[in-house]
Amino acid sequence: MALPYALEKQVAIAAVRRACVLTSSVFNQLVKGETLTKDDKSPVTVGDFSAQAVVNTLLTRAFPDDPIVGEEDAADLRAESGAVMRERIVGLANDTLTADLQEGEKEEWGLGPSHRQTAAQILDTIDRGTFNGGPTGRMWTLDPIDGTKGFLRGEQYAVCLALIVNSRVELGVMGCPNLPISSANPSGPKGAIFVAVRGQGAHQFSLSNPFSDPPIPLTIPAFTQEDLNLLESVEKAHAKLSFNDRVAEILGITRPPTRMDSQAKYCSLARGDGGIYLRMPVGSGYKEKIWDHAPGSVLVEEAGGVITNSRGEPLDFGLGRTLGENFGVVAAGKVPHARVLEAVQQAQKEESK
Ligand SMILES: Nc1ncnc2c1ncn2[C@@H]1O[C@H](COP(=O)(O)O)[C@@H](O)[C@H]1OP(=O)(O)O
Ligand SMILES: [Mg+2]
Ligand SMILES: [Mg+2]
Ligand SMILES: [Mg+2]
Repeated sequence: MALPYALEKQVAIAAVRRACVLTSSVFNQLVKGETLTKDDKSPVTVGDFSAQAVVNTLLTRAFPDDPIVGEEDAADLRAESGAVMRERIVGLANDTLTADLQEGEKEEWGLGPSHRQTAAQILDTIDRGTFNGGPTGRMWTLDPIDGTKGFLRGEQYAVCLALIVNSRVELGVMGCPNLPISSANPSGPKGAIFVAVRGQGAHQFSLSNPFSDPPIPLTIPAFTQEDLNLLESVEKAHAKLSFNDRVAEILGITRPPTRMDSQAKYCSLARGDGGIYLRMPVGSGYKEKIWDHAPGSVLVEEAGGVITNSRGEPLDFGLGRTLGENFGVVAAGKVPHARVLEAVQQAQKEESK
């Protein structure tokens, strides 16, 4: 008998791989006018929209009844002012979806040369991501480009997809086109997919041949005090980095933090490139989105780690599109996690004095 979620895993890997092919090629061709600024002032590119169209196409064909909580929607593209971007996005999505089938892919998922979609179909496919989430049932959550600012800088970003069932993340897949395959060889080949299924472990696959190259099992290693360091955001507006510095000081950490955009940080944690993921709110009232943590959280847990908010409570993926009131995120191996929580709470006490 097939393992639980075997088909979901296969479809999710295929979807994320195709989306990564698209985003990598978009980066090399991105021109002025292909980026919009959203209401929250964050950027979104033709890559984000077309990657969402690609992933949603596979999910819709393979699992027509599953709702999708996706970061992007097509409202701006339906407006007359969005006509040029719309045309480009439709072209990019169709080019990606109609490419020849690879090992592990099926035509019935909307793939291959005969599956060109109209502009109206592509926009509707993007808008399959407008589901609001909630506590019960099956749903996917998608961040077509997580770390758009990193993507625009040519640095780290990830295509992130997770399956949530009754508020619990059961499957997470993250494609990281710019992440070195081996952290021991940072200037070596790049491109990895990270996959976790609840109860089945965490694995790294090659982005170029995820269905044929052997998966690499991932376990968070036991760190020595000298090796322990923090994985944190590049963007000061996304996480309170000065707070992280104080936590590192309390913990006696000497190794400098690793700054990286996107959920590639969770991937790095799962394979031991850094020991502690710490993301504390900057006080702007921003609520964390479920697509920014769902796949990373199951990857960390399946790699043997623990992920909670700064109060030590589990993240709640059943509240809707966000994680609710923002108490930050702390993820690490089991042993350091308890120490980090204590240090975070100490630093919070100092701040409130
Ligand atoms: N004000 C904010 N505070 C925290 N996170 C934010 C904020 N604005 C955008 N983000 C999201 O933070 C994530 C990037 O995190 P990091 O800083 O760790 O790379 C992205 O999901 C980004 O969205 P996006 O998916 O649009 O890039
Ligand atoms: Mg965004
Ligand atoms: Mg994101
Ligand atoms: Mg995004």
